[in-house]
Parts: sequence; C-alpha cells; structure tokens
Amino acid sequence: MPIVVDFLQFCFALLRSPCFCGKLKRFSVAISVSRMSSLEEPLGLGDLPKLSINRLGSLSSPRAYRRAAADDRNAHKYNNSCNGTTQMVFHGNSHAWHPQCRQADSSCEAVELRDLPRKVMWDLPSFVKIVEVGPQDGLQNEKGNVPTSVKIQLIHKLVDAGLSVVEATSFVSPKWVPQLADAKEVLKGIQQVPDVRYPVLTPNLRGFEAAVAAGAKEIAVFASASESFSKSNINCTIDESLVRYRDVTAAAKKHGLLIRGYVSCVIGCPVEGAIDPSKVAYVAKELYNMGCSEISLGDTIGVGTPVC
Ligand SMILES: CC(C)(COP(=O)([O-])OP(=O)([O-])OC[C@H]1O[C@@H](n2cnc3c(N)ncnc32)[C@H](O)[C@@H]1OP(=O)([O-])[O-])[C@@H](O)C(=O)NCCC(=O)NCCSC(=O)C[C@@](C)(O)CC(=O)[O-]
Repeated sequence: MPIVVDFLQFCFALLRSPCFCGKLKRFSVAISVSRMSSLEEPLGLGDLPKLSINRLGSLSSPRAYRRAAADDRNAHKYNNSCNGTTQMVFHGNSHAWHPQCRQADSSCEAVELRDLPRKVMWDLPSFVKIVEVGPQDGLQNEKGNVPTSVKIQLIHKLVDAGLSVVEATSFVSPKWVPQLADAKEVLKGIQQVPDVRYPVLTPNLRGFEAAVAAGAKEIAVFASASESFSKSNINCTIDESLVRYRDVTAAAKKHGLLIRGYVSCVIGCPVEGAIDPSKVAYVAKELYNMGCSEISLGDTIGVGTPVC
C-alpha cells in the first residue's frame, strides 16, 4: 500500500472516532514522507478498522508506550506465515517500514486490528501546531467590510495570544472576495514578529506577484478534492488549478518562500457528497511534488462526524 494511502486511512479512521472529530473541523497535517507514490488502485475504505478513541487512550499510558517500544524493537522478528501477500506495515516512530506478510484471513486481521491502536498511538505526533486562519478564512465570509486597521489589530492580538502561524489574508480577485480587497495594506500594515509566520493565499501568478510586492514571505495554494468545489471556489477544474499552482510554486521557490498547500473537501462536498480518499491523496501528492512543505487536509464543510 503506498505510504499516502495508509496515512490517509489512519486519518479517516481517527476522524470517524467518536471524540476526535467532535473537536476538529479542519486539521493541518504536515505530511513529510520521504517518497510518495502515485495512487491508482481504489481504496477499500469499507474495511477501515473502527477505532474508538478510548481504546486508543488506554494504550497511551507510559507502560503501554514502554511495551510498544519493546515490541517495536522486535518488530523485525514478525514472522507471520501467510499466503504471500506482502504489504507494508508502518511501525512505531522509527519511520521504518517492515515488509510483513499478513494473511487475508480473520486471524491476521485480528492481529492487525489489535495492533493498530498501538501503532496509531505510538505514531501520533508529539505536538500539534495550530495554524490560525481567522483573518483570512474567517473575515472573507464577513457580510460587512472589516476595516484594514481592525484586521491588522486582530492579527497582532492572535500573535500576542501565542499563535506562531497566522494566515493574514488572500491575494484573490476583489470581485470574488471584496472583503479581502485590502490584502496589500493588511500585509504591509502588520508589525511582523520574528519566528511568527504570516502565510497568504495566492490562487495564481497575479496574486503571487502582488503578495511578493507586499512583502509576503510565505504563500499558500489551495486546491480541492471535489471538482464541483474547485469550480465554485476558484473557477477551474482540479487539474487546471494544479497547472496554475505549479507556476506559482515554481516562482515561490525562486524567491525562497515557504509554501503551504490546502486540499479542500477531503471528507465531503456540498454538491458531490462523500469524497473518495484516493482523490485527496492524488491532490496532496501533486501539491507535495510541486513543493508544498505543509499540506492541510480540510474538512471544509465539517462532515467528518463519527460513524457510530
Ligand atoms: C482564483 C480567481 C482569481 C480566478 O478568477 P477567474 O474569475 O477564474 O478568472 P480571471 O483570471 O478572469 O479573473 C477574474 C478577475 O479577477 C482578476 N484577478 C485574477 N486573479 C486575481 C488575483 N489573484 N488578485 C486580484 N485580482 C485577480 C482578473 O484580473 C479579473 O479582473 P477583470 O479583468 O475582470 O477586471 C478567482 O476565482 C478568485 O479570486 N476566487 C476566490 C478564491 C478564494 O478566495 N476562495 C476562498 C479561499 S479559502 C478556501 O478556499 C478554503 C480553504 C483554503 O480555507 C481550505 C478549506 O477549508 O477548504
């Protein structure tokens, strides 16, 4: 199974667990795998393990971690006999992939299910970075026009509150988003704090050039896993957006700028309903390949609710 697919299955399993998704509408995932493979085969999401967060929690005790570490050290001694189907299994935080045979029959699946929470707990990141998008994603939906000075004040207060990444604005068409027509004045007006990042959205080269002229040091491109959402949001197909973003990211790399990538509607779309994770993985891989150092998987309409 390609790395991205397993990782996404783990994400969707967590999103479906009762407590996890109640708290998170969108989560920013920094996918930093050494190699991403293209995805052709459909995913068998129907057989996703039904993880319950309390089961995971029970494995988060120090003793469980010590036991997991011990197991992990012996991971290479796994010697399940099986009918020869080799799959990659992700083990512990060593980021080492241990080819491991697993039988397709229930006994192996029982082993796999029993082990999965340990691996998931063992492999959860040790910290969560909050990317604050209110000044952009929030204000763009405001009915009235928020004065530039108030936008700048909001950004300063968010930084004072301790946030280290505050998305400042979008350099998009004022015809589409009049609320952020003052993007240049906002970015120029911020008293930037060292070590704080102020990414801005740039949907095309025109927006990118305007952002650089206003002093942007980090940009974000935003694609979708839903064709309908892509059309309604940025007036082009997914593949057309990726062509645009290859130009934007190439220019950004020339300027040595950091690049974030967004994938919208990773769970569901208001028009198309449920979104196939392989579509999400395809878009994420393309964004990664063009140079995005962080990729945010957005449950844009907040439908990642628990299965049970
Ligand atoms: C993407 C475009 C620009 C394509 O715009 P377009 O209509 O497809 O094509 P266009 O190139 O003909 O541009 C239309 C007009 O905008 C101008 N224009 C063109 N580009 C720019 C620019 N960069 N800055 C300023 N002006 C621009 C362009 O010059 C033209 O002006 P006119 O010639 O008619 O006077 C348009 O569709 C647009 O701005 N859409 C709004 C995109 C947007 O802000 N969406 C919300 C972002 S948040 C989000 O997507 C979700 C996310 C990321 O938060 C994650 C999640 O939750 O899912």
